Amino acid sequence: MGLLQLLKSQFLCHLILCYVFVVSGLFINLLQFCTLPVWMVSKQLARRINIRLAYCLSSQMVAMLEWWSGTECTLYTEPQSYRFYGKENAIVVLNHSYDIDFLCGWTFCERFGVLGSSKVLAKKELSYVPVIGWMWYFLEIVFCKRKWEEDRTLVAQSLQKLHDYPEHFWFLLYCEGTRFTPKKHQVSMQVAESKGLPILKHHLLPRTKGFWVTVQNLRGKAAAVYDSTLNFQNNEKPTLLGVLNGEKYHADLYVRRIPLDLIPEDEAECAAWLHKLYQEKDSFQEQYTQTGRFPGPIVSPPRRLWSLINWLFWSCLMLYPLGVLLTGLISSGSMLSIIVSLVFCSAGTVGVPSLWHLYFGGRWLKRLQLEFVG
Ligand SMILES: CC/C=C\C/C=C\C/C=C\C/C=C\C/C=C\C/C=C\CCC(=O)SCCNC(=O)CCNC(=O)[C@H](O)C(C)(C)COP(=O)(O)OP(=O)(O)OC[C@H]1O[C@@H](n2cnc3c(N)ncnc32)[C@H](O)[C@@H]1OP(=O)(O)O
Ligand SMILES: CCCCCCCCCCCCCCCCCC(=O)OC[C@@H](O)COP(=O)(O)O
Repeated sequence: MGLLQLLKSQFLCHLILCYVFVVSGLFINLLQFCTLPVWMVSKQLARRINIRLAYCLSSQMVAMLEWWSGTECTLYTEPQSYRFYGKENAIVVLNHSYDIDFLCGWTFCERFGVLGSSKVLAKKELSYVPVIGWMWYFLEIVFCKRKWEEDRTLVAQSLQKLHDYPEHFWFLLYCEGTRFTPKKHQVSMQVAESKGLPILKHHLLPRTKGFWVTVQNLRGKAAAVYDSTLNFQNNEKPTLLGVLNGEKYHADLYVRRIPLDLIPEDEAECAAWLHKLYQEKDSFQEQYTQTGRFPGPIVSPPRRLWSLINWLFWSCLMLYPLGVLLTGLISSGSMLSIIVSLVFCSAGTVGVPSLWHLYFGGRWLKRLQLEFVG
């Protein structure tokens, strides 16, 4: 292991990265809150400001993936589709199989210039997560309760509001509704069997209602569906902690651009169309497993310097006052202040993973513990 790699895996480094992300995130949340009066005067101006503020935050995580861990993201797509990316509104359908699939999605958003405005159909619980969830609130992210009786109108109303959105956006939909696990796959395939639907090997059965309501409500606004299938080379199983540790992964994304007009309007036909799409996605994953490649040519946009510059800017801005504070503390020589600060830091160190535990069912925490024990 090289010296740099060793440094990247140190807990103190992670603490510093998390400090910059959380404190700058809360500061950005505060700025977003301050845009509320602007909404009253000019909604479009407030939206444009929020897009830029959201970029400041999301691109820190993109920088961590692209520049800290050096993860390579390769795009497989047709050149005639490529020219539309970033120049139109689109609904993105992505498989939900990895801890960092959203981060790889964000990376492509960054490279095509739609990161600040990118949207997702997310579960309501995420809107309460400080920093990211609060940022999403101001970004008009669409939240669902996963109760169709309520979502039917709730999701449709939120989508309708996007019709006068001033900048291009990609709207991400994880039709599987939850992240792939072998156990969920087993249950999901029992549902498929009971409904007489073909068995999928690499995906859960897609939930069709959210897709139908999204397509119907974004007609006339979104030009296409980007059917996106993500996998990692050499059977890599990437984690967010791995990225934080500076581990390099190799992501491959296969994207097909399907004009929205080709998608049936009728709910049942639309559902059948989505089931067929997932069978195709499954065959692409199977081909990838067998050959290590997706179909289609590689047309990868390079990583951009912007995410790195933005990250360095926020790091300097957040670390300077911390440095001043620590220097003052040490030079004061007061044992009480040092102990109080240490207790404060320890509380933060325990508090952040506890929050994760609360929100994400302890999945990442368990993995973190396993890695430390292992
Ligand atoms: C060029 C580059 C291109 C692309 C780059 C890629 C991406 C970049 C784009 C944008 C990035 C933007 C942001 C990313 C950032 C972060 C994202 C992070 C997190 C978000 C993750 C989530 O929150 S996922 C969870 C929330 N989302 C969803 O659930 C969406 C999918 N769900 C639906 O659509 C649902 O239909 C619903 C939520 C609208 C309603 O759910 P409900 O459960 O009430 O109804 P359903 O119809 O779904 O369920 C009942 C029917 O389902 C059957 N059933 C029961 N059990 C199962 C089962 N295990 N599997 C499948 N089906 C099941 C049941 O029988 C019912 O069937 P009926 O026939 O009776 O309807
Ligand atoms: C730049 C330095 C950054 C330091 C690292 C800080 C880490 C902060 C990470 C914040 C990332 C938050 C993104 C939220 C995305 C979470 C994805 C998610 O949770 O999906 C849920 C779905 O799957 C459905 O879940 P289920 O309830 O079905 O199970």
